[in-house]
Amino acid sequence: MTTPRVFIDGEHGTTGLQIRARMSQRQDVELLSVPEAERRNPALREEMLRRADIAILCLPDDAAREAVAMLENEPSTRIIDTSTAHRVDPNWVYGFAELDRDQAARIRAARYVGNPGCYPTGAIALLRPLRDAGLLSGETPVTVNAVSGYSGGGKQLIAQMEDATRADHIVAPHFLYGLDLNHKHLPEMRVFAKLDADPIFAPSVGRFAQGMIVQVPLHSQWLAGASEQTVRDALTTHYDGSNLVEVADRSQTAALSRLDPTELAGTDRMRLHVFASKDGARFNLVALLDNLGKGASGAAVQNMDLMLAAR
Ligand SMILES: NC(=O)C1=CN([C@@H]2O[C@H](COP(=O)(O)OP(=O)(O)OC[C@H]3O[C@@H](n4cnc5c(N)ncnc54)[C@H](OP(=O)(O)O)[C@@H]3O)[C@@H](O)[C@H]2O)C=CC1
Ligand SMILES: CC(=O)N[C@@H](CCC(=O)OP(=O)(O)O)C(=O)O
Repeated sequence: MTTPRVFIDGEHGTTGLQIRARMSQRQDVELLSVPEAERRNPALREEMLRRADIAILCLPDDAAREAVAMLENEPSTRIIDTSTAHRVDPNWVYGFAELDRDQAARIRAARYVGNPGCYPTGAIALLRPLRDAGLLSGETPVTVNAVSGYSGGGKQLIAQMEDATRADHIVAPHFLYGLDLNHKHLPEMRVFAKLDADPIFAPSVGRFAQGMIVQVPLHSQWLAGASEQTVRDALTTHYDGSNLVEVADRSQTAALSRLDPTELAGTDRMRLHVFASKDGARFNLVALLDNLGKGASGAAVQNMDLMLAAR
């Protein structure tokens, strides 16, 4: 069996560089590459895309669609797209391996895998198990609140947050955005958390490079009066056996008076907490992850490894 060839299209960008860093010591794959100065050269990109066994697209949506079109008649190249372009496309498999018991097998067998967005990774991780356990109706009016490290906005936002000489420099320590409540992550949150309607989603950015907290507040009356432990048990059962997604136990969660969004920065893990009011009437479900780890590059490498295992 020849050594599989992998090409990261967009390798010099934020997500691409993190994927390259995770793969730099790998001997089991051959990483194809184009010089940074040639990163937009379509002929060179197409040549690499065609030579690759797996192409990982780390591009804006339109460029990702262009790359997929280049491979229309090249069935030998399988694709992981980290953009939003194909995430709810029925011909693509959603790259959240922990979605349900069968998703990892679907990814392993897939030609096309849509890598999840960072915020949806947290939101779906919290909601899908409650839907599958029959604790939460799809009709529930769900809200998702989040804070992301500024690397979530890629090179552009990194420059705006870090370079004080720029005319568009951002000085805020924290800011809300997506104020029109129409963020591009709504479709995948609705589809893969199996909700009837888009959640109300309030994203924000903090003055830290990497890290993320995603919160889903729920009233117990929306959970058929389920207790805090019943909710936590539904999550624990869903992620049983996962080495990347962990559910904090009651004592770990109860011991917290603050939660730092950078706690898992630099890792590919995700930790879930169930916070509850004393009377058990209100819950705040919280996912802690790195927007570039399990929220992007780490997930892309996890999906690549699943797809390579199928060879
Ligand atoms: N940042 C994050 O936390 C996450 C990002 N994503 C998604 O990953 C993708 C990449 O994002 P990110 O790495 O942050 O973005 P960056 O802007 O940091 O990197 C994008 C890279 O793609 C290159 N590029 C842009 N347009 C083209 C084109 N037409 N042809 C070839 N190369 C092109 C850019 O080159 P140039 O420098 O010339 O612009 C850059 O090197 C996006 O779809 C994003 O939405 C997904 C999850 C999390
Ligand atoms: C802080 C910030 O700007 N975050 C990005 C999401 C990053 C991400 O998940 O990328 P996808 O676009 O591939 O989903 C945003 O809100 O658009």
